[in-house]
Amino acid sequence: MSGGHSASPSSLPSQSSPSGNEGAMRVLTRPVTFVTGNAKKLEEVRAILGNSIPFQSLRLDLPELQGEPEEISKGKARLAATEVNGPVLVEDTCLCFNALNGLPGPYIKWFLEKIGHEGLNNLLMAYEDKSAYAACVFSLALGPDAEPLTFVGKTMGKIVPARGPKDFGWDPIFQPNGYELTYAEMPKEEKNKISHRSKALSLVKSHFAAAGYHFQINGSS
Ligand SMILES: O=c1nc[nH]c2c1ncn2[C@H]1C[C@H](O)[C@@H](COP(=O)(O)OP(=O)(O)OP(=O)(O)O)O1
Ligand SMILES: [Mg+2]
Repeated sequence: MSGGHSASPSSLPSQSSPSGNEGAMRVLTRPVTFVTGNAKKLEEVRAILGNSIPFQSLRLDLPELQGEPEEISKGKARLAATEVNGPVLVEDTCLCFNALNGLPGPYIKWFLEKIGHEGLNNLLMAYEDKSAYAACVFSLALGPDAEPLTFVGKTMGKIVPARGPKDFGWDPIFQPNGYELTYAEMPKEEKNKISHRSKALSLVKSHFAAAGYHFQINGSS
């Protein structure tokens, strides 16, 4: 299941039980498709979820509205669910500087692209306060007409001059509280234990455990 890299258009759309009551069993006839254009995110989501939820992935860079992180994430989920015509999971990641009242926030991607690690450090030059937090907002939509549910995870830390491998975004300039290492310097398993992404995903996992979803995929039960 997790081996599939794209959504299969031939599989049936998800179904929910007719009552739709909270707590009622919901039958999903397809794995949840995690939609992202970012291969490093997918790598982490795969490692963190393991076999806990039947999921596959679809590489698609969805357009993102401006606004609050939850709304951006929900918007991505609606677009993804329409695209996939089935259950989807998406996420939007923010890096928020406290001295800047939370900016760059959801716009970190463009800040990083335009000014890089050094420019991001320079933004804080005028401030004593280098504290920051990483936030991940996952949205789960069971189908194109379902209202997405959001799950937020945050990790506190500070912005430092870049240290460590530069293969994933702003990892080299984010040092989580209680650590002498940046995200980039930490072994992957360590980052995945404490990261904004793993905190949000543990809420997603709890939701799946509590919501009574029942996967019936390819005749399995
Ligand atoms: O754990 C992380 N450690 C370091 N950098 C990270 C992390 N997670 C996301 N990032 C980067 C990717 C992008 O530059 C920005 C978030 O933007 P964001 O729109 O959520 O990601 P994206 O456009 O790359 O992928 P997607 O297709 O899922 O929207 O921060
Ligand atoms: Mg994006």
